[in-house]
Amino acid sequence: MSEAVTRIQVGGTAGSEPYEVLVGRQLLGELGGLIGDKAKRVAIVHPEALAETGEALRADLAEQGYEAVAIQVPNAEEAKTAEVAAYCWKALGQSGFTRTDVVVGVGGGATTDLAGFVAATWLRGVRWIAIPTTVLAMVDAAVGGKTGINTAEGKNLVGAFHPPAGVLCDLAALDSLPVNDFVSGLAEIIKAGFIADPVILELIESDPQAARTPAGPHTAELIERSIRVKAEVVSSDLKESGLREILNYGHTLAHAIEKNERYQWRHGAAVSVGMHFAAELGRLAGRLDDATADRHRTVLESVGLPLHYRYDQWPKLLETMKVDKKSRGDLLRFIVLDGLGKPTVLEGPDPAVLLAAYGEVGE
Ligand SMILES: NC(=O)c1ccc[n+]([C@@H]2O[C@H](COP(=O)([O-])OP(=O)(O)OC[C@H]3O[C@@H](n4cnc5c(N)ncnc54)[C@H](O)[C@@H]3O)[C@@H](O)[C@H]2O)c1
Ligand SMILES: O=C(O)C(=O)C[C@@H](O)[C@H](O)[C@H](O)COP(=O)(O)O
Ligand SMILES: [Zn+2]
Repeated sequence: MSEAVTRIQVGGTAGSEPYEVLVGRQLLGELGGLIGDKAKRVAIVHPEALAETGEALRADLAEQGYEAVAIQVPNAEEAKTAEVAAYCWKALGQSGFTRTDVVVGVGGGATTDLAGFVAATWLRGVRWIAIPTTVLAMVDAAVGGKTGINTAEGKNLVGAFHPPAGVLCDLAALDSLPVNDFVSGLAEIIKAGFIADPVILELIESDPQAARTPAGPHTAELIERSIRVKAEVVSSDLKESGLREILNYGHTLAHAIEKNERYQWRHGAAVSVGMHFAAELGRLAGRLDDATADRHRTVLESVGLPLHYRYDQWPKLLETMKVDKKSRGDLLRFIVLDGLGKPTVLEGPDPAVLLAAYGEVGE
C-alpha cells in the first residue's frame, strides 16, 4: 500500500515563485513534471556516498529522453568549495547546458547548497530541484533558497538566494544514513521546536531514543512540522530582511565552531552547541526563564547531541562571530529567546555576559 504524500507550499508571497516540498516515499515519479518539458539537459549533482543513486537517476532520466549527466562531488563540506563549484561549472559548460536546462541536487545539505549555488550562478540562474537525502537537508537546507559555499574565512560566505522549483523528500533515503548524521539533523528539528513549534520538543521528549532512528513513530511528523516552520518563515521573508533571522538560532557560535574545525564537524552538532550557548546567553541577558534554558540541555543531550566545545578557543570564536552575517558594523547580533517560541534579536551584548554564557559551554 502506498503511503500518503504530504505537500507543503513555500513562497508565492513577497514576489517569490511558489513551489512545493513533498514528503513521502517513492517520489521520483514527480521529478519529470518538475523538470518540465523545456529542458533538454539535466545535471544530477550527487556526493560520492550516493554514487549509485546518482547513476540510477541519470539512467532513468536518459531513458525519459533527457541528455542526463551525473556530476559526482566530494562528501559533506568538502563539496562546498569554490574549486568544486568550478568543477561543476566546467561539467555544465562541456555538456552545453543552456538556460532552459535543469540542475538536480541529490544528497545532504552540503550537496544541495552546492547544487543550488551552481544553478544560481550558471548563466545567472537556471532551474534547480532538490532531492534531500538527510534529515537536515529535508527539514532545512533544501527549503528556502539559501545556496552557497564556504571559504577559508567563514561558513557560507559566498552564495545566492535561489529557491528550487521543487523539493522531494523521500523518507526511504534515511534508511542508509549513518546514525550520527540522522542525529545531527535533529538539531535543526529541535531548533524549529524552540523558535516556533514546541510540539516538536514534546514528541522528542516522549521517546528520545526512538527519535534517533528513521523507524521512530514520529519521524515523518517531526520532519513535516519542521518543514512547515521553515516554509512559513521563508515565505514571508525570502531574503532575510528581518523575520528569517530567527532560523539562525544557535548559528552564530555554530558557524564559528565549524570554521575553527575546518569544516570537519557536522553542522547539526555545531548548531547543538550553538543553541546551548544561545540559551545561556538568553538566560544571562535576563530574557529567558531558567526552565526553558535548562530544557535545551535536556532535550539536546537526550538524543545524543553535544553541548560543549573547547573553552580555550573563545577568543578565536569571538573574532569569527564578529563577521557573522547578522553583524552590522561592529555590532554583534544574536538570536535569543524571550520565552519558548519567542525568538528575538539581542544586539551588542555586554562582553562579560557573552563570556559568562560561554563559560557554561566551554570545557
Ligand atoms: N541552505 C540552508 O538553508 C541550509 C540550512 C541548514 C544547513 N545547511 C547546510 O547543510 C549542510 C549540512 O547538511 P547535512 O547535515 O545534510 O550534511 P552533509 O550534506 O554533509 O551530509 C552528511 C554525510 O551524509 C552523506 N549522505 C547524504 N545522504 C545520505 C544517505 N541517504 N545515506 C548515506 N549517506 C548519505 C553525505 O554524502 C555526507 O557524507 C551544511 O553545509 C549546512 O551549512 C544549509
Ligand atoms: O534558512 C535560513 O535562513 C537559516 O538560517 C537556516 C540555517 O539552518 C542554515 O544553516 C543556513 O544555511 C544559515 O545561513 P547563513 O546565512 O547564516 O549562512
Ligand atoms: Zn543550520
